[in-house]
Amino acid sequence: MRKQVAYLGPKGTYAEKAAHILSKLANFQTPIFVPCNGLHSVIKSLAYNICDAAVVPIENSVEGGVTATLDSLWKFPEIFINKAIVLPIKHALISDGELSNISEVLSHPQALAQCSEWLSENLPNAIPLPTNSTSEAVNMVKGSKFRAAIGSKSLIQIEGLKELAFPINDVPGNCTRFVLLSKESNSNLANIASFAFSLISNKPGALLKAINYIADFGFNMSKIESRPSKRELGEYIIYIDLEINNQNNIANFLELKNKLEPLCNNLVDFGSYFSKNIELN
Ligand SMILES: O=C(O)C(=O)C[C@]1(C(=O)O)C=C[C@@H](O)C=C1
Repeated sequence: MRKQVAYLGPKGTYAEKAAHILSKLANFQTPIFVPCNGLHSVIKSLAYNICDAAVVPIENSVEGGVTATLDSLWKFPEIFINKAIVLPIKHALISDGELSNISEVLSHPQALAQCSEWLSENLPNAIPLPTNSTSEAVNMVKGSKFRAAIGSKSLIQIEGLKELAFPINDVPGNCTRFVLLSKESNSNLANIASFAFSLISNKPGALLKAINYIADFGFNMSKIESRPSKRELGEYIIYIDLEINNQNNIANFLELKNKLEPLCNNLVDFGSYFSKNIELN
């Protein structure tokens, strides 16, 4: 059966590119790509079984964790990460007008943040306007002489607009990790294990005890970050990525999870998966 893959639309987003690459890596045969309006609808379409898989950004090298994705993985424990890719993100400033006339810059909040220094130097008086995605922003600047959008260079051909500047991201190595999510866990080939937990006790050393277990097992932690539990102020969920390799394998990870579980109110395993760096020309 052809898989339905949800992604952040409309067509032309970085997420669409990621959805195509990840579906290929997952060997999906002629998948049906389903553009959704906003990250929450992408994840809901998988959670409520409208689609078989979803592709979402999870982490950016400049802006850090994508909070909507992290919160959803905690909220829907039946969803697993199956695969990941790291895509280079190079933004262009796209418009129908001239740079000197631009007074509004539209884009996805992540893209606006990734270009904030460039904008303050080159368009200090322009108002940043957040949109659901980069391609939505480009659709919204068509026909306007005073609006510009931030998005991928490939949107320029699609929309018939022009490039005012490229690249405009503040950090040259800007990149985003995208994950392929589904309701099946596949842990045979992996270089990352991701999970999150909330601790039972809020006492000195409680988190240290959990982290010490990770160190005792010899895992290298490649990410640790916290998000509010949303239940009460000061209660946090800890998100962790561990490196999986020959020495620190999935069997060890399952053992580690058993050790951690008694310390936790809740521990959600997001899955063990392979993350690949992609080079784009
Ligand atoms: O708007 C897009 O094109 C997206 O794919 C979303 C998104 C994100 O949410 O981080 C993806 C990559 C870039 O970091 C900027 C925006």
